[in-house]
Amino acid sequence: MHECKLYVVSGENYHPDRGLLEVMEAAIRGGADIVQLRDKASPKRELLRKARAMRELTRRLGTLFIVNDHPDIALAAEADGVHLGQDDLPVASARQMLGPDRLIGVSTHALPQAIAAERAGADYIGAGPVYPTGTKPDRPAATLSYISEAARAVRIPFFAIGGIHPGNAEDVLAAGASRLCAVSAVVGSPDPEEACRRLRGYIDRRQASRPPSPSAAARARLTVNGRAVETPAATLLELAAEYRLADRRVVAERNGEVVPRASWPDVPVREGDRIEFVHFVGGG
Ligand SMILES: Cc1ncc(COP(=O)(O)OP(=O)(O)O)c(N)n1
Ligand SMILES: Cc1ncsc1CCOP(=O)(O)O
Ligand SMILES: [Mg+2]
Repeated sequence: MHECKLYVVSGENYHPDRGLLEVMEAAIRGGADIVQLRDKASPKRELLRKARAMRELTRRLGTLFIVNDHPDIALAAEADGVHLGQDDLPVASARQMLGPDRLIGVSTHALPQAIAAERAGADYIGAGPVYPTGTKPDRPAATLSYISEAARAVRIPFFAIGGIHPGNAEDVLAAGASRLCAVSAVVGSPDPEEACRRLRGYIDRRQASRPPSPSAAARARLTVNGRAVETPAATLLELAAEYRLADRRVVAERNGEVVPRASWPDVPVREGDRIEFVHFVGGG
């Protein structure tokens, strides 16, 4: 997930003369590394048929595949995950259905929603709409200032979405996004592969020109309470602070060993560590 940079969401009304799979395959060949089936019109059985076809395509091409709105379809089609909006199922319910390994993405329109999604255990968020868009005409633009806020405050991957096309992608990246998501600019393009290649080019050039931040360079990949995460934290205390647990009544285990709280500042967290924070339940 962390490697994914260009997310393309389907929208068959944008290409009435071409098939879903043809267009999504072109997008993937152009550089989309995560794709979503978003279809508000089909009955569920038809949706499942499309989801299974997209699963087959994405398996063949090695791309992540997400189903919009429906955890049951995501499960039945063996998708990599589901995308949920603010009015869709909450993350906890979807997590119960999908288990710990499938991805859950959440739409967010402002920073408090992003922080709530992160705390609820989302794997990534969509941030937007950055610009007004005909794909979601009733949703006001969150603007580039939300992208800058998210870049400063959100730790899980976020995809800027909404009205993004090759002509404004550099502005969105300059505001702090490192991942982009598009519907109409790709699937409504006469050449979806080329549209993706252009978006991907901006993302990759921007990434190459950003000096690696010391914290990014030092990020360790850990498992925290069963979930794979990346963190700049160097010690158990810093990790607890990142999860806002430093002042809470929790017990910490590192690789199966309980670590006394007094040692948290001195215990390093390293690549591959398994950390458990266990909450006390009840009063006292
Ligand atoms: C990656 C991504 N981000 C946002 C959305 C929008 O989801 P939602 O707000 O639930 O709206 P609908 O797409 O369901 O109309 C998305 N689908 N994907
Ligand atoms: C589904 C969704 N959620 C927020 S904006 C949006 C639509 C993005 O579509 P487009 O890339 O065509 O503006
Ligand atoms: Mg939705």
